[in-house]
Amino acid sequence: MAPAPPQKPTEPKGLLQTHELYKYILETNVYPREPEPLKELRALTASHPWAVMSTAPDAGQMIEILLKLVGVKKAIEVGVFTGYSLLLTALTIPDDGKIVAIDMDRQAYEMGRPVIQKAGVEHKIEFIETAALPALDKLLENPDNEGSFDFAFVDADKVNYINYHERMMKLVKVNGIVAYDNTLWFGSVAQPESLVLDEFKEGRVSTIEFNKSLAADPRIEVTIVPLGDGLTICRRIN
Ligand SMILES: C[S@@+](CC[C@H](N)C(=O)[O-])C[C@H]1O[C@@H](n2cnc3c(N)ncnc32)[C@H](O)[C@@H]1O
Ligand SMILES: O=c1cc(-c2ccc(O)cc2)oc2c(O)c(O)ccc12
Repeated sequence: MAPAPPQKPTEPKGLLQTHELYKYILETNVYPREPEPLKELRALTASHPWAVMSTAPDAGQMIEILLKLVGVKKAIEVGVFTGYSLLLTALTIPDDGKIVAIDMDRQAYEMGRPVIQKAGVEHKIEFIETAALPALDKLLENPDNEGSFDFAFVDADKVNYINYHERMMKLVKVNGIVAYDNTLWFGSVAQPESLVLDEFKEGRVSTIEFNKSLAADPRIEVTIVPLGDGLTICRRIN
């Protein structure tokens, strides 16, 4: 049986000290600049019981800047849900750009798909409905895919981030970017285990291990940006 959806906070504040500060950022900077299709998708997703999983729009802004700085044409995403980060990527990359988007939950993707279609960017997307690890391994069977992606965004099961990272180090080109969401896992990575709610315990352990392994990884430059629930940005350097 699927676990119960997390309680959706009435006013999420991520890692910031107050709800008011988060509201300030959203209202002064994020919402006024958010493209209309993303607003529409966010509104539609609000009725989903797992709406809290959607990429935060302030983290989305950071991803948009990265995509533009790198000049991304070919991207890969693991963890699509209803498609907020996917649509953001599709709206940002050029018209002949491509995104491979992997998620085992087609139903959630289908919920957001009409908004993606209406925005006129569906032709850039190849949605693969399957578990991510075998899908990444299958991509790697084709040597043409090695080092071919400019950008990867990983926002799926936290216990597999270490495994996704190994695949991304082969799929993303040198100087390419891999971004991982939720790398502070609701702040639990810095809390003693005894204070952590049961539903966050497994993710906490995996995330601590993941953060440690990235810090020691000579193949990348890496920063943890305390945005949303923690966004780790890696640049592949060799
Ligand atoms: C946090 S949500 C993704 C949110 C998305 N980036 C957005 O902006 O809305 C996580 C997604 O990962 C998917 N997922 C979890 N484990 C997976 C796995 N092993 N393989 C493929 N998809 C997985 C879930 O089905 C879910 O849709
Ligand atoms: O509350 C969540 C839960 C997840 C999650 C849990 C288990 C999986 O296999 C995948 C995802 O992801 C979240 C997330 O990415 C987020 O930004 C907020 C909350 C959650």
